[in-house]
Amino acid sequence: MILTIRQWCLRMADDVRLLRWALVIVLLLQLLLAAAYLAYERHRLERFTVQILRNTSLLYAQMLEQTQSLVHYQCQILGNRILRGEAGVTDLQRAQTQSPWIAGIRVLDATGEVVDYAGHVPVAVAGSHAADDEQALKLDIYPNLYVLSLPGQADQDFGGLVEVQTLRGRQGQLLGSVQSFISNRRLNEQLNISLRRGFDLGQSGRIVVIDRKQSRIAFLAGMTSHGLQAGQQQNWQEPVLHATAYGEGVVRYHSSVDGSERIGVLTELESGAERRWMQVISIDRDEYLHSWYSQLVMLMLLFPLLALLQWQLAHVAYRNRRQRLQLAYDSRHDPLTGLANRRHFDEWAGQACSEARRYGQPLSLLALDLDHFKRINDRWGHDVGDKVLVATAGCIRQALRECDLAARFGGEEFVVALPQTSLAAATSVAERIRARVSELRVDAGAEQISMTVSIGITGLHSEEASADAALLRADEALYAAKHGGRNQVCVRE
Ligand SMILES: Nc1nc2c(ncn2[C@@H]2O[C@H](COP(=O)(O)OP(=O)(O)OP(=O)(O)O)[C@@H](O)[C@H]2O)c(=O)[nH]1
Repeated sequence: MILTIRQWCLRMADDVRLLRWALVIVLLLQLLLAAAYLAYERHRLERFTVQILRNTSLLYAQMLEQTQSLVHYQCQILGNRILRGEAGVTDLQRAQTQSPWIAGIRVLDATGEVVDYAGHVPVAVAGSHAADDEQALKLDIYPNLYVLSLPGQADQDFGGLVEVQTLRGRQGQLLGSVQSFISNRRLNEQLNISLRRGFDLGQSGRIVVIDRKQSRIAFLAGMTSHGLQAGQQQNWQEPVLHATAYGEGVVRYHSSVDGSERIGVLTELESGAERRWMQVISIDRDEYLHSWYSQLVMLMLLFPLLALLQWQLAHVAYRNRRQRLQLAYDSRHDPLTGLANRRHFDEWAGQACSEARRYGQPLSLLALDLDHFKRINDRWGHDVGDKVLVATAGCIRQALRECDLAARFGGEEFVVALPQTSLAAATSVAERIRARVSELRVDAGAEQISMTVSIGITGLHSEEASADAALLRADEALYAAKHGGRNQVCVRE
């Protein structure tokens, strides 16, 4: 596996098109990873927000319920005492000023006349004589809890929870009633205090209590948006609809008040037998996704930069590797013919000789020299001489196997090493080269010139550890070929 990856890397390092494709794939993968991270982060933030909304909702529901039952019992006791003549208006006033909730208390006798009052109770209830339960219901007074909302009223003191309790004597006779008023302003203040202690919903957090029975908003509080009033239910159709249609859960909706996308948690309030009240705590999507949007923008800005950087780095690395390879190649090859140079031949031959010795295999060496090359140079110039050298190198290369090595030692002198080749086989290779070179024709202006080559052959002796002595013998054989009349092959055992 690691080998395959390594091979792929090497292939990519040699082929720029492959490298680019690989880079494109890597960048696409990175983009996919970034998208997956953003999706996960968004989901995580949403879950976290829902948790906060749920906790806030529970906190507030608890506060509302406790407040209501506290006020309920406080007013019941006080109302009874006043109707029995055991307490007076000063007790009412004390209770009203001491309680952070009660904005007003009013005690009515059995005939519906106001006996005592303290603070402010909205006018709308003032005339309503809740002398008994039946009448209270007729006046749309829900037992224990009646949320008053006055459309168009800017003052929050005009909206809130009005509790109407019927007071009866020991024998069940009607004594009168007590009305207590918890204003929206007080509720909002207390709510903000508890929220500051608990969970911060930010600028866009809103709490709405919905009367499911009448499909209208009973109470509305924004964490900071004091301009929003209960009674503006025509703008709040969506949460009202959600709250009336579904039970507890999470809702996502589009607010028609400010056009924001909101996420909210619905909680049923325990007050009343009918579970009539539904609380919706919501927050603007842009607010809870604020940090997510920052990450999105950061990634959108950073990704192209990082992609460009990676692209450039990969290309620089590719160019460096190509240069290194080219330098390594140049240091081991003859620039004119592309054959191995002396240094490469010496390294290679050293290895080949020790292998031949170890395995007792023959190794033959050929020394080749073009005949009268100086004349070609002198007559046709160096450029034509170079062409002749290149053409001769091509001939030599064609005659060899992959395991053989041909080198140019300088000038018009070439050397060939033939591993696992006997002298007889080497002689036939040399003859083949000689014949091909003599058939070569190289263009020199309007003319075509021909050339011949002399070749000396020898084999590596079993006691020889390097190719030096064999190279000398091959040179001697070449010398003999030159003296023998050139264009011939001479063998020296
Ligand atoms: N064109 C060209 N000529 C070269 C190069 N290297 C060496 N020579 C020339 O090769 C010639 C070698 O000549 P000699 O060594 O006298 O040998 P020759 O003329 O081939 O004679 P014999 O070897 O005796 O047949 C010289 O003229 C060198 O200048 C080269 O890279 N290109």
